[in-house]
Amino acid sequence: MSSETVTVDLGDRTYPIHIGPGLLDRAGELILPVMSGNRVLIVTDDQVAPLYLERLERSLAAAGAMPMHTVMPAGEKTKDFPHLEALLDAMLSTRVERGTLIVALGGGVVGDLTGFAASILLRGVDFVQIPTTLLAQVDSSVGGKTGINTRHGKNLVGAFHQPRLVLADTALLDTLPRRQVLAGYAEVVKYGIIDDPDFFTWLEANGAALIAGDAEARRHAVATSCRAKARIVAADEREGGVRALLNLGHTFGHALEAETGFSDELLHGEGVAIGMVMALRLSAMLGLSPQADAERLVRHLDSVGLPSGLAGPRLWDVARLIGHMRGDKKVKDGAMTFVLARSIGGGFLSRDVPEDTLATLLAEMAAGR
Ligand SMILES: NC(=O)c1ccc[n+]([C@@H]2O[C@H](COP(=O)([O-])OP(=O)(O)OC[C@H]3O[C@@H](n4cnc5c(N)ncnc54)[C@H](O)[C@@H]3O)[C@@H](O)[C@H]2O)c1
Ligand SMILES: O=C(O)C(=O)C[C@@H](O)[C@H](O)[C@H](O)COP(=O)(O)O
Ligand SMILES: [Zn+2]
Repeated sequence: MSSETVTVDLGDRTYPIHIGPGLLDRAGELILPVMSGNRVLIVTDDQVAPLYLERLERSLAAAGAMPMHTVMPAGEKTKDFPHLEALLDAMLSTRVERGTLIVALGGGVVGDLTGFAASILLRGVDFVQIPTTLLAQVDSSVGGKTGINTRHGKNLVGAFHQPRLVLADTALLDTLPRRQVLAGYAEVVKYGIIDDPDFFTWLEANGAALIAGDAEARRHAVATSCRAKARIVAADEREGGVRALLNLGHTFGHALEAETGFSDELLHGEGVAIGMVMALRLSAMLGLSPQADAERLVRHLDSVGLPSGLAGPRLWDVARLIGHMRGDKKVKDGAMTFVLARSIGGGFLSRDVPEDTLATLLAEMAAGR
C-alpha cells in the first residue's frame, strides 16, 4: 500500500501530512528537510514509548540526527499545568537550543501538550507531529491547536502553533486498543456531518471494517479526514469563522469531559460522539433539520459501539453542564455559539439557541431518553 501526502496550505508555514503504513521507519529521511541542526528531542508517553520510541530513534540516528527523549505519563490528566511545567523543565534540562527539533510521538494528549510547550519554549521552537492514535491522525496532529486543560475547563490555555510536518503511519494503529480506535472514529464521523454526506454514507458501509483493523479503510479515512481538516484550517487558521465547524459536538462533549473530571470515565472522542447526537437533536428540536438525521447518526454510532446518549449510572446535572458550556471559547458577548446541522453534511454555526430548548434537550438525555 502506498503512502500519500496532504498539504496544509498556510503560506510560508505550509506543511505536509504524510499518510500511509510503514512511515515510522522513514521518519529520519522525511524529517531531515525540516531540521536546522542535528538535535531532536522526542516527547512521548509511557504507553507509546515501549512500542515505538526505539524504532523512531533508530530511523533518526540513521539519517544523521542526535535523538534524545522524554517520557510523560499517558492519559488526559497529563494535559495540565503541573505536567506542562515538568515537560518544560525536562526540555531545558537537555540543554535544548532554538534549533532543536521537538517531535511529539503519541496521541492527542502528547501532541497538544508538546505543541504548547514548543510554542513557549525559548519563545517558540519548531515541532513535528508523529500521531499514533486514530484521533491524532485524523484530527489533533493537524491545524496547530495546542494547549492544556485547567480547572476552568477544557483546552482553555494554549496557542496556535503549527507543526513543520505531520507523519501519520497508519500501521501504528494496529496496537491501539479498540476503545481508543472508537474514540478517534467519532472525529472521523464528524467530517461527514460537517460537510461531506458521501463520506458519512461511506462510513456507514465501511466503518465497522475500519474499526476492526482494515488497513485500506483506515488509510482512506485518515486521508479523507486530513484533506477536510487541511482545507478548513487553510481557510481560517485562527477560528474566526468556518473553523468553528470542527467544533461540532464539542461544546457538549467538553462539558461532559469537565463534569467527569477529564478521567477515563469518558474519553474525548466519546464525549464528541454524544455531543454530535445532542447537536443533531437540538437542530431537530429547533425545526432546523429532520429528526430522521439525528436518528441516522444514533443508529450508526450504536452499530459501531460508540455511546450515543447519557445512559449509565451517573446523575447528570443540567445546570452544571450549561455552566461548563458558558466557559466555551466560542462564547461571544456572553452568548454561546453552537454548531448545528441542517442535514448530515450541512453543518452551520448558530448563536440563536434558546436556553430553555437547550435545557429541555439535556434533561431528556440525562433521563436516558
Ligand atoms: N489539537 C486538536 O486539534 C485536537 C483535536 C482533537 C482532540 N484533541 C485532544 O486530543 C486528546 C485526545 O487524544 P487521543 O484520543 O489521541 O488520546 P491519548 O493521547 O490519551 O491516547 C490514548 C491512549 O492510547 C495510547 N496510545 C497512543 N498510541 C498508541 C498506539 N499506537 N498503540 C497503543 N496505545 C497507544 C496512549 O498512551 C493513551 O493511553 C484530547 O485531549 C483532546 O482534547 C486535540
Ligand atoms: O481543530 C479544531 O479547530 C477543532 O476544533 C478540532 C477538535 O476536534 C479539537 O478537539 C479541538 O481541540 C477543540 O478545540 P477547542 O478550541 O474547542 O479547544
Ligand atoms: Zn475533538
